[in-house]
Amino acid sequence: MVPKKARVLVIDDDTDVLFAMRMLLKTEVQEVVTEKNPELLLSLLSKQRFDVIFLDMNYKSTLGSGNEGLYWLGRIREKDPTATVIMITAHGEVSTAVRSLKAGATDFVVKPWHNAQLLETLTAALEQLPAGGKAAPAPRRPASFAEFDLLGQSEAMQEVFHKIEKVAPTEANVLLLGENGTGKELVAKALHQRSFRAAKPFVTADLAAMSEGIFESELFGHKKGSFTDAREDRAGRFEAASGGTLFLDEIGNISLAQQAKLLTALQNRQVIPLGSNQPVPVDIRLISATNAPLYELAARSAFRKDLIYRLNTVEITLPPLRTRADDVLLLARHFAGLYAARNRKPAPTFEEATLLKLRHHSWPGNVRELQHAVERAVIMAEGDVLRPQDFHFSAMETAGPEAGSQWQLPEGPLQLQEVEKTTILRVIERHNGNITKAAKELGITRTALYRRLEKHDL
Ligand SMILES: Nc1ncnc2c1ncn2[C@@H]1O[C@H](COP(=O)(O)OP(=O)(O)OP(=O)(O)O)[C@@H](O)[C@H]1O
Repeated sequence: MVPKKARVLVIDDDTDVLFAMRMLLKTEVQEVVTEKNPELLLSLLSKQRFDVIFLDMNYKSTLGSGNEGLYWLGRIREKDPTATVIMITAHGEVSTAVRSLKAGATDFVVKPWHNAQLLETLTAALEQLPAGGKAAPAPRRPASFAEFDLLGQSEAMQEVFHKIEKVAPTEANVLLLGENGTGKELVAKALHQRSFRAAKPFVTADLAAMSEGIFESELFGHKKGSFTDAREDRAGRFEAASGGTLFLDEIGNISLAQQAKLLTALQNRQVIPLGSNQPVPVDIRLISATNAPLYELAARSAFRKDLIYRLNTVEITLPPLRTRADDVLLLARHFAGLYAARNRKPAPTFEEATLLKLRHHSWPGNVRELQHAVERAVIMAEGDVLRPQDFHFSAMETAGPEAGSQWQLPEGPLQLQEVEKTTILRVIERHNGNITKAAKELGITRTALYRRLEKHDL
């Protein structure tokens, strides 16, 4: 549906917001109705059909919990499960807004909004409506982050992309969780590049690489002479990131003493360089990442809960690669093209058996491991077809965190034929191609194994 034909309802108890919305929308849509009192919402909906409802998250006059928007969203959806609702939310409420998406809201806009962005959100919501105007159950727009080299077609990654899209243009602190090599740094960069701070610096601090001795000077800066090697004044990463984004990587690795210092800086929004008593105000958007089980550490008092609350306004968990087999193939093809071009080779294709082998490897090093495995294979392969033997997984790589007892089923429908084929490949691989040993482990004769290899075209 096009905006010009749309009927829009705006519910907010702030009359300035209602006025601004009316001014903005009156030339863009067919009709704008504004209402200050959410109690009148349901009766309004009984009288008239709206294509889109903008619903404020907070109402001073009613429940006062900060979650009133969620309550009213629930009431709207009880009345009309297909209603298209866009939440209006303040900066500090982004995590509640994310919850509202799970509760059925189509989207949200953050106050104060950029007019162009609000209209974009409205148009996108209307595009999901059929021409007649009645909402279909909102299909989620597949997001593409190819511009940041961030690929993924699995549902889990689509969910991640959706969160990035929503959270990037806000000031919310974001905590990225996930195993090594799952793409946390790429996501941090995408969040920055899609934020209002994109023109300002993106500064990374790898906390795992900072010993107790240099932590403060690296993060908060130092004055000349404050320690033996301090030959001149130097700004720390916080100051360097001012106006932009600070990415604290491996946040789970720091000591309790370092956590306390970090918390103080975040709470006060200022840092005190070593050797100085002059606080320096800093304006940063914080993104942190860890592969450590932060909540377990907190339960054992090894990580401060109050620091977690500072970091995790929004949390994004990057799924391990072994749980998204479809992405393995997508990424493998992407990296194959990339490394072939880089090495001036023709783009290779993959044998079916190779794809199977890749699909069922446990990828303990996640995307980083896949990337290196494909690079190695592209360089070492004889022709331009990548065969199973072009991929060698060391015992360490094979014994990933989920290998063995916790081997996970691949995504998508499973066929017994495919499981058999994969098992055969894995066992042959385990025995370095020795058919006698493989047959013994599989509990069949050599001839029976050959027959099966033939059947599966291996
Ligand atoms: N979804 C993805 N699409 C394309 N490339 C990816 C994706 N995820 C990760 N990569 C690539 O994998 C490698 C590792 O990614 P990245 O450094 O972002 O992971 P990480 O989770 O931050 O790892 P670590 O915890 O070890 O620091 C990078 O080269 C990155 O480009």
